Amino acid sequence: MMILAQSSPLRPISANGPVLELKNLGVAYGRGAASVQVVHDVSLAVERGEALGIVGESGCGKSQTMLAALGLLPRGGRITSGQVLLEGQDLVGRSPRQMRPVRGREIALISQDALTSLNPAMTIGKQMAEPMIHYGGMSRSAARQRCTELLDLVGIPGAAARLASYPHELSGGMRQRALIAMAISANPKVLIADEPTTALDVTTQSQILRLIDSLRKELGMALILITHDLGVVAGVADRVAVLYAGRVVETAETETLFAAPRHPYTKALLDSIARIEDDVAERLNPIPGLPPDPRNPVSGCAFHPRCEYSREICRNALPILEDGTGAQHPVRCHVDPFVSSSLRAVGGAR
Ligand SMILES: Nc1ncnc2c1ncn2[C@@H]1O[C@H](COP(=O)(O)OP(=O)(O)OP(=O)(O)O)[C@@H](O)[C@H]1O
Repeated sequence: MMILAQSSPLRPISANGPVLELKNLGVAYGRGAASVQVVHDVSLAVERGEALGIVGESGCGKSQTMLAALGLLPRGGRITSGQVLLEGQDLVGRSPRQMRPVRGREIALISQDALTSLNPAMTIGKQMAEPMIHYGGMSRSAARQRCTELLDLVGIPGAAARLASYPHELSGGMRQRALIAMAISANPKVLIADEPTTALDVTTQSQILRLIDSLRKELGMALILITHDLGVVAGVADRVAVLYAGRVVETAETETLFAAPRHPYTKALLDSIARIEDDVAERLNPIPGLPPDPRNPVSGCAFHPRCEYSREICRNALPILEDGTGAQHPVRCHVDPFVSSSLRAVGGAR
């Protein structure tokens, strides 16, 4: 597992190279004076078979980053900088027609709400089989067989009979399993799961996470798991990138991030992890305040208004993402004891 910290010279060189790599990606809405930057200079990468967690509160830019990578930004949104490299090939600038074969077949997306992702007027079997028949050149009966195998693989009981069900006839957990079956049907290289369990009860959440994790290992896909809850990535991700106000503020191996978080925002997120009691998640110590609205960007470090360690420099200068430890654990924070170059850059003292 590897995440690139900007263009850090410390990044590990992999023999295979990342399957998907974002390099200095920027996303904005609007033009000219009305332009609002929602993602700034985001760099990260994931290798085949590995799992990367992208974590941050609502509005921190997780979804915009991934929609940009998939060429799915809504109207008004545009990539302002950077590259999206799929096995080294840049996807930025490709037309919708050129992106169509990439989505689904190379990079598949599972969203949080299976009900809106599935066609309510079509049986599960029909919507699963259509792409196999139209794009995969399969016969109707071969596609039916494959759909049954896939529903079986994702743990839907009575898979063959379920092909005739409409989405509303399945429970939330079963719908999410069907969506996962569709996502993996083309054997994608990268699976992006955007809050895949948010709409589900706690028990079903952990079952779905375990399913995604086991499929990732079995099929050798790279997994990008997007969530606002660090608790969700704990058992799944090899490495985590924490996003705040559209910027990566810390990345580390998951174990390291939990044992020794460096950014005050990461620490606050860890303090706010939900405790589960009687199947109900109770959020402990929510972080006071809200992330900034990108239409009114905050000066210096975007987290400073909510940060208990904030100093003058934090209000004035944007910290850079750097790895003062040499342990592949970069952080964007002026008050981190290992990070000093940003302080030196502005000549300030702590
Ligand atoms: N169509 C849009 N036009 C303008 N700004 C947008 C648009 N969509 C999203 N944004 C802004 O982009 C920022 C990042 O949003 P994004 O959806 O990526 O956050 P997120 O971290 O994925 O949050 P969530 O978990 O709620 O999806 C937010 O401030 C949001 O208001």
